[in-house]
Amino acid sequence: MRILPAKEFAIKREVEYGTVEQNQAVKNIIQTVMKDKDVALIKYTEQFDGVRCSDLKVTAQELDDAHEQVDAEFLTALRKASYNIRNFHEKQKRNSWMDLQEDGSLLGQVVRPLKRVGIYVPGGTAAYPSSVLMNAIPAQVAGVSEIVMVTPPSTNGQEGINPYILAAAKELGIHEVYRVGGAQSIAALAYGTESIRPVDKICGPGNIYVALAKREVYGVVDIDSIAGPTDITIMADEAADAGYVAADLLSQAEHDEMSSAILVTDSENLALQVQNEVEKQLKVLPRKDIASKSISQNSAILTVDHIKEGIEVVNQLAPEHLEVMIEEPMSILGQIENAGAIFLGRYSAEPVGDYFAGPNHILPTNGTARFSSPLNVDDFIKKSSVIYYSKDAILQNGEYIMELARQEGFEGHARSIQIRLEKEGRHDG
Ligand SMILES: NC(=O)c1ccc[n+]([C@@H]2O[C@H](COP(=O)([O-])OP(=O)(O)OC[C@H]3O[C@@H](n4cnc5c(N)ncnc54)[C@H](O)[C@@H]3O)[C@@H](O)[C@H]2O)c1
Ligand SMILES: N[C@H](CO)Cc1c[nH]c[nH+]1
Ligand SMILES: [Zn+2]
Repeated sequence: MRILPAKEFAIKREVEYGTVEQNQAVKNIIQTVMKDKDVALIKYTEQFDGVRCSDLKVTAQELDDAHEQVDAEFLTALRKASYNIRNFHEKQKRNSWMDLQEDGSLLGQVVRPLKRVGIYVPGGTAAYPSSVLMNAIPAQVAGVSEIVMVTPPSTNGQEGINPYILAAAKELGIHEVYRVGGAQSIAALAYGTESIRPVDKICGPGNIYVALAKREVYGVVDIDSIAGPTDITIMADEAADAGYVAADLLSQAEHDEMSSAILVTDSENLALQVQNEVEKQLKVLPRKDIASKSISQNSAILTVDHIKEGIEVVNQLAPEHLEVMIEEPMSILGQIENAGAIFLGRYSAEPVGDYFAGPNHILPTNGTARFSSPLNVDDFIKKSSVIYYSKDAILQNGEYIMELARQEGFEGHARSIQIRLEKEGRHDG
């Protein structure tokens, strides 16, 4: 893992996300799904996942069988995690509201859940039952009535689907599940096919093809954020434990070759120790091929003169995950402007958030934490404004409205007010 001064590290802020080839591939897949529908889904699933599906929809029996098949320890852990995630997201709920004005008018906002939402659960190089929880629980808390799950079939499950993903779906009462992933599944959710009815919004994380496809269909449906290949930044000082820092960097590097893991430190000594530790710990990881590509291609140890400079670097990086391992981690919380999730102190290892604590692990990547938030209950609601104007209110304010309308050249707007003023004003005498 290279060490270099932060000043020499060019922070990538690519306008074009993904390579030209990846973007083109995703566009082609979407076009083909729009044209050939289920036939295209079956073709791409065979091509990318090596599974020939006769039926895209997972049956109730398959969900039951998977739930029976998984071990009790997994279900216990899943239930504890679900409890924490639900508790956390319950706090994000919003209520409708109405304000009674002095003139008798009512102004307010009605909050309603989205009706039909598609959730993507990654299942390419690894299966993510935890992403079933992180996607579905906020949707359930919001009150979404139709949650449709898509996930690519993988090799080690029954009928090609990972049983732990299906068991998690069954636990949460999700019964509309399709064995299809990648850009083709996003196209299906957006445009519909013979098997899959279109949804109103697509949420969830995935690799670059999934992230690009979501961006591509935005506008036909809503999307949550660009939750693509994961990244982590750790800010640490001399007092940090190099072994912990290296382990946490590798915990995210192992997700994807495109993942990135960055250490920002004011300590040359820690930089060298972490460099050694990363080499040492990498060797024991089963996914070392993926992790070592991510470490050598997209990762770095950045040295800064002092922590204040480190904070500036972090805010420019806008990481998906930020770990703060400095002596007084709370002291800088207010200065962190851009980060998807902030982990404070030596015990708040990133996987605590990935699986268990309660906050969502579906987070904005690639610097999009500058303007995006973690997946949350607001992603699954929409709001309608409510306006009830009283007679007093229209009589008192009508002139102002007409003034503004006429200034814009909209006489029709002005007259819709004027007709009321003339009639209602006259009645009042
Ligand atoms: N940001 C977040 O919140 C978050 C959370 C969890 C996971 N993730 C990310 O999810 C991703 C999971 O990736 P994954 O690959 O294991 O699973 P995935 O389900 O995201 O992607 C697998 C699919 O990618 C498609 N694909 C693969 N190679 C392709 C190619 N050459 N051309 C077109 N399509 C192709 C296939 O359809 C395949 O089914 C990782 O990048 C991980 O970092 C992000
Ligand atoms: N770190 C990923 C993005 O936040 C989430 C995850 C799921 N499983 C393991 N990790
Ligand atoms: Zn992770």
